[in-house]
Amino acid sequence: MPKITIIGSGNIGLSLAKGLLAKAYCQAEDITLTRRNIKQMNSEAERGFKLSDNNREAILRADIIVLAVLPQQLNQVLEQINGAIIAEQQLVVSVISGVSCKDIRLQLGDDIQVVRAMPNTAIAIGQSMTCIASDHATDHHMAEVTRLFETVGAVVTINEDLMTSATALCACGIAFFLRSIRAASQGGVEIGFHAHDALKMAVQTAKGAADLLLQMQSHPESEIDKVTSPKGCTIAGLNEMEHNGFSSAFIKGIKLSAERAGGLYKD
Ligand SMILES: NC(=O)C1=CN([C@@H]2O[C@H](COP(=O)(O)OP(=O)(O)OC[C@H]3O[C@@H](n4cnc5c(N)ncnc54)[C@H](OP(=O)(O)O)[C@@H]3O)[C@@H](O)[C@H]2O)C=CC1
Ligand SMILES: O=C(O)[C@@H]1CCC=N1
Repeated sequence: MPKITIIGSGNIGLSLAKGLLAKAYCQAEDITLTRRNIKQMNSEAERGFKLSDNNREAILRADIIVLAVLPQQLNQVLEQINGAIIAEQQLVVSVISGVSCKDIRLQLGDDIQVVRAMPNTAIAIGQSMTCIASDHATDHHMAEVTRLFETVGAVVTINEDLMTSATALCACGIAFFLRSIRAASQGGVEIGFHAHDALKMAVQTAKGAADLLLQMQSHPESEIDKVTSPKGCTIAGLNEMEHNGFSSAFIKGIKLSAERAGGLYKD
């Protein structure tokens, strides 16, 4: 069983820990969670995770060290753990947006194996879309990281220069799709449903759309063609959305998020 230390147990760090436990990748006691305010982590202690507010100590027996702090918090963490990582035995996985493998190796040492990963919060339920990349890691380490993230969702290996794009499309993307479900449910209320029914209907409809594409391996437009009866109500609604910039707004949002993701460490 690999031992994992997650440095920075906030939204994504905790989601990863919960997902790994739920999918039986390891036992709770194999995962050490760190943050500065560990007093706020009572429920995690109850789940059986080890807790620490000392990053240097927390990485001592870890096989995999996951960096999951905010970009602006990273330098302090790297100073704390610098010199304590055993290059031949330990692997660093960073989920931090806008920080390259090289940025991390520049501070920790060139012999340290670093893999970047970009999951999303659906990792907590084993449904993440995670992109991974490295500029130098061995095939063995890439396979190990692939196995870890495949336990909690789908994995695509990409070139590191596309990592900020992956951040926008997949990590931010979950918020974009959630907002579109929220918008659908608000529309549902306006045409007559109570809020809880409208939300349930919107969620299941969105799930059906995603599953259609996943299971049929089809293109969205070919599935849309099956819904849009000639002179029908679907094409009327769809075209109204497009006249109001639906696709354009989505694309522009993704582009802006990608731009921001690239600058997060430097800002
Ligand atoms: N949220 C998401 O969906 C995704 C986020 N990411 C990336 O993951 C990183 C974390 O994001 P997110 O989880 O949203 O942020 P959060 O603010 O929720 O989590 C950051 C955590 O780091 C802890 N922390 C800060 N400084 C230290 C330190 N010196 N040692 C140990 N822990 C520390 C904070 O707790 P405390 O203040 O108590 O120390 C906090 O719990 C970011 O770099 C982000 O780009 C990547 C993919 C998806
Ligand atoms: O909003 C953010 O900056 C982080 C990175 C990707 C998802 N959340």
